[in-house]
Amino acid sequence: MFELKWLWQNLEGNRARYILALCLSVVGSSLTIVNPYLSQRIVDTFIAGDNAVQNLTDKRGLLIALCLGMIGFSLLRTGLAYFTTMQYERSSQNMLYRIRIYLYNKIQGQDREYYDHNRTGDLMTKMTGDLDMVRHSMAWIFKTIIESFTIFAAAVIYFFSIDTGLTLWMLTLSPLIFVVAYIFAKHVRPMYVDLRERLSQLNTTTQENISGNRVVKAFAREAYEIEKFTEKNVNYSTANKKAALVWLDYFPYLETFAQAFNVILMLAGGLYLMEGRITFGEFAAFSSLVWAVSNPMRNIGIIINDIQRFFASLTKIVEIYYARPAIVNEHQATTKRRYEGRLTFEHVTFKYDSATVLDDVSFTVEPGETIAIMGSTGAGKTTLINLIPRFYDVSGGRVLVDGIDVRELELDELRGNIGMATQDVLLFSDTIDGNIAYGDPELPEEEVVAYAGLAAAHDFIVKMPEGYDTVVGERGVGLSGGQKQRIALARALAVHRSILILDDTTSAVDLETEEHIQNSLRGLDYPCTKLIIAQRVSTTAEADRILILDNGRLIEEGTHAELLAKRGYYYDVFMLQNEGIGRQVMAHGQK
Ligand SMILES: Nc1ncnc2c1ncn2[C@@H]1O[C@H](COP(=O)(O)OP(=O)(O)OP(=O)(O)O)[C@@H](O)[C@H]1O
Repeated sequence: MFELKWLWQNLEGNRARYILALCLSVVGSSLTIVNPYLSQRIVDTFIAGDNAVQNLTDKRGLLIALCLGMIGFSLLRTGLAYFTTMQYERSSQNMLYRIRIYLYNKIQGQDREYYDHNRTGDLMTKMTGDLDMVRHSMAWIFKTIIESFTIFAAAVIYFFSIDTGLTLWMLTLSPLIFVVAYIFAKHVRPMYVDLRERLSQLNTTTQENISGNRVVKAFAREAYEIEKFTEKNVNYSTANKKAALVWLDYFPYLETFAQAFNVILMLAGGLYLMEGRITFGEFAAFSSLVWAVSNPMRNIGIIINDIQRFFASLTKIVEIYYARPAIVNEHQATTKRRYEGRLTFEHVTFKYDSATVLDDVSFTVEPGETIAIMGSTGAGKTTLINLIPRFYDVSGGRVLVDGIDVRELELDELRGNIGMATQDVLLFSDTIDGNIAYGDPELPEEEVVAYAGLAAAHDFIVKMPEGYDTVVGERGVGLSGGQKQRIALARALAVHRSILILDDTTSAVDLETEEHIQNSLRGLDYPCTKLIIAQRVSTTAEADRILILDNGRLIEEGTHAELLAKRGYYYDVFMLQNEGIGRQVMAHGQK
């Protein structure tokens, strides 16, 4: 019931239209009994009544009026049905539009943790299939329920007005039908919840396979992927069949009961007719409306099936609707400030679920400083920088920007002060120009070119067939890893933020290009604190200070020279990398 209340809330602005549609459904369905009533009058007056022949000449006007009435009511019902359907469609489409925008914004506003725990395929299923199921239910299923119920009630009332005894005979089966329908509904509900889950798994597998198709091909794992997909497909199909077959278990009972209405009418109605208790016209009216009683009974299974699907989908949508991100924008800033860019980590601890990834990390970065962060893979470097824009919140300690705890800063303002190029480069299906200007769509063309130049991207961009207007595929398909990194760097530089975070942004570029980028970073024409995660000593050597992370702990901190003198982790990495170069030189020399 809570879900229905939620739907009602979201119908705001369209409630009157929806209620009008429901009322029109009731009116339109009630009119079903008008034509049987008119035909009853025709039969009794002009066909089977005592003075039928006489009436044909004396009351010709009435006959014509009754016939015209039948045609008129048929047209009226058709027109009404058309208008009613339009109202259902409009109100449900408007509601869907509204909910979709809300859900989209909601998903956009979720924090990283939400995305860590929700599969893309599942979210897509909710945003498409589930939403459409809910709309379909609002427009069609509820309409069918209301109409079936009204037709049933109108027919029964009309029957009672003709003959109570015969109506009661006809209704003897109803309790049985309801018991069967109730058992069926209870039986089938969990199946539809399960079915919905399997659909989501199927979509997730499909989505992962499509977005990861290059990896699949690289490892020649097509057969395995097809097998995986087939398994999910079979699971879904089996669950679908199982749910459909359950209906078939109950179908014979419901169908037999529905058919039995005709038998009862023939037996009891025939007897009453012979006894003269009802007229031929009344018998004809019963006969022409027996479907109005039996059809809703027949439809009950389909309606129950659809309602179960509806609730399974609705529950999923409501889950998104009420999902509250842990990280929210609590402080609304009217004017956004530019920060100086001072960063402080005070005894920061961070855990993903229960695994500690950062342990008592403390350091300070002054405005304008360039800090390099180094450490073995999985040491917690990315996690550390993710705490600055509050992609995650600390588990202990504090992260401060300009001396203020980031949790007390306005979120948009905070993130609006940070330029970031992430390790996993994501470019949008757009032109290169559009990708570089993503953070500031108003960026003039010459600035786009200038930042591409700083990021050592200009030269390769102009060599592309359409230069800056070249459209790159999804996630940057068509570009090399290093090219993508450089466009991502240009995108981060172009927004002129006071804090610039680069996560392994030059790992895929050659040393010469890297040097060009480093020169550019040194000569940026706006004040900016830089945090650069890097594995190469050639990158870190230029930094004002270097932080070494190991297993979530800050183990070394100092300048290149200081850390070399310390002969710790940094020194080892330096020696390893230089030995590597030395070995290469020797090898070339020997050639
Ligand atoms: N979303 C997440 N949920 C759970 N654990 C995570 C998540 N992201 C990272 N981790 C774990 O946290 C640890 C630190 O990861 P992080 O990405 O910060 O390391 P890193 O130093 O940046 O590594 P790399 O140099 O390989 O990028 C790893 O053990 C990783 O498995």
